[in-house]
Amino acid sequence: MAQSILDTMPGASTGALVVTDHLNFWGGKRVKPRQEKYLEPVFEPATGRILCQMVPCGAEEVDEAIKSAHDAYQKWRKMSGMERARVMLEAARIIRERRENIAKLEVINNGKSITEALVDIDVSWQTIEYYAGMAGTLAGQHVQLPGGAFAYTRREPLGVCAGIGAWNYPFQIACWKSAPALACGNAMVFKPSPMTPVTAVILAEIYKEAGVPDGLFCVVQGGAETGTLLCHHPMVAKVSFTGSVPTGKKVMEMSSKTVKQVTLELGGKSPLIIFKDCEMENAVKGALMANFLTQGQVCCNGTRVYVQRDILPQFLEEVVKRTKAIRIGDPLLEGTRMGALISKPQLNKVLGYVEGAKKQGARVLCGGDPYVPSDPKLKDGYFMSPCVLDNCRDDMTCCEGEIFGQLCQCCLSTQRRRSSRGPTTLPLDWPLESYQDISRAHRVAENLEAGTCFINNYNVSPVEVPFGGFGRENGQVDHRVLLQLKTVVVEMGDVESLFEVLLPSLHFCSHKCE
Ligand SMILES: NC(=O)c1ccc[n+]([C@@H]2O[C@H](COP(=O)([O-])OP(=O)(O)OC[C@H]3O[C@@H](n4cnc5c(N)ncnc54)[C@H](O)[C@@H]3O)[C@@H](O)[C@H]2O)c1
Ligand SMILES: O=CCc1c[nH]cn1
Repeated sequence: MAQSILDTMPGASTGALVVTDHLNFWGGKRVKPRQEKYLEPVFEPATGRILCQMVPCGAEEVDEAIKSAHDAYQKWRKMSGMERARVMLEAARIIRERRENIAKLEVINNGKSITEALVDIDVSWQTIEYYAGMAGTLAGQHVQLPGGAFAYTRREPLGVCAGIGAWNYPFQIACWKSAPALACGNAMVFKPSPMTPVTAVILAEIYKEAGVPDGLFCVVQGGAETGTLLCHHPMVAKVSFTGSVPTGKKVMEMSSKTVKQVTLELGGKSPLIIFKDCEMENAVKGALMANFLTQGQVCCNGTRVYVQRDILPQFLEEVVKRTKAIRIGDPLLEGTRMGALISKPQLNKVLGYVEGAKKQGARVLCGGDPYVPSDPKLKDGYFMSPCVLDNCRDDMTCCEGEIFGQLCQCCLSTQRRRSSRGPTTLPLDWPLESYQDISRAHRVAENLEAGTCFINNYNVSPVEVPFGGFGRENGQVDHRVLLQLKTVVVEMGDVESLFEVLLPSLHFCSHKCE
């Protein structure tokens, strides 16, 4: 079944695909939705056309998926790390082999350019490869105790983990969550965003083909209600969430009711700071990377760009020139560098921020308008020309909250952000630093309250390094939150009971009483 979608992909073009396959997956196969009353249309962002219908899973379906994951978990947890690694490496290999077709499907569902989607899919199989490599290294500790006794610790999986994903990196988020979980011996029930339901199920099929036990990676479709069911289910040991701060707070609260472990990957409003001794060419390239990937819909984007006064005019001129040159259009075309925003409401929200910024005194240097590509099939797509704003100040609405769109807000570096952003926001990422004064970059990184700092680059997230501002994904940290420690204490001699010494007196006492 899965191959039926992927098989159509080599010749796929924008505006042509309709997905009719079932999008749920448990028990080792795609599962037909139980009810067909509450269909939610899923749109192709580049055309505004309906791509498929998403049918949310109800309580019975979620329960079925979780039980199927639990059955698979009982088999998977007994396998050695090396055995699990072998299966995961095969999954990584299959993804690599089908990277182009998976990327095309991602583009059609998400709207990002094929150039970016290919990178996303490459990062996805690399993540599975990386954690496969770690699976065989997970080991406990041996502790010597007096008298030849000893203790050892076992690193055991948690059980069934729930993954809840956002729509900006649909396949990659499913891999970032599942790869470490599976490497540690857990099973996962994953719920993609209702706006991007089509590629998670491809991952489920690939894991099956690679040899995981049926049910090990399940997909349930749905929105808030289905997510709520996962957070409340007593058989779910952990929830790993990627999405907005308000939803993350709800997930944490719900999960606490049954004392589940929680990992939250949330949104933020990160700054980018450019010093006057920067290398201008790289500073400008970095600013574009910080603002325009995935049409600006990236959690760690550096949208508030603080530039030192001396170089601001030159920086703005260069940034505007390059922003105007970004090729917008059919995201499946090789030359396209900017596709469509995820939805009409998202487009309107970003356009609203531009209008608000203008009213508050910002100057639009370029873009910020709805964009209609010349290709007629794209006329109803959610396109916007990438925007550079000047004269931004920290008290403007556009500099306050997360916009999630291609809107770069330039400020003079004399603007200073309030220091505290609260614990649930993503990091205050630090920025491009001059090549000449690298010690300053490290000094700044040391003094920032941030989860991630980029020096002389932006938005590079290799799997080997931890990523995040509140929770962390990737890198070595992750397995600690996907395993539980069991301590086993072993006596090698006789039991020394504290109660033994009381026995003679007890005996004496009872004897006397007789
Ligand atoms: N930190 C990261 O790694 C990262 C990565 C990607 C996106 N994000 C953030 O995600 C946000 C955009 O994604 P979004 O609009 O899909 O976020 P969202 O919070 O609206 O939804 C995220 C997921 O949570 C589900 N959900 C919604 N309400 C729920 C509830 N009550 N209980 C359980 N699940 C619920 C949604 O269906 C979706 O699957 C942005 O804020 C962005 O910064 C963060
Ligand atoms: O949107 C945030 C960055 C990211 C990329 N993949 C998963 N998260």
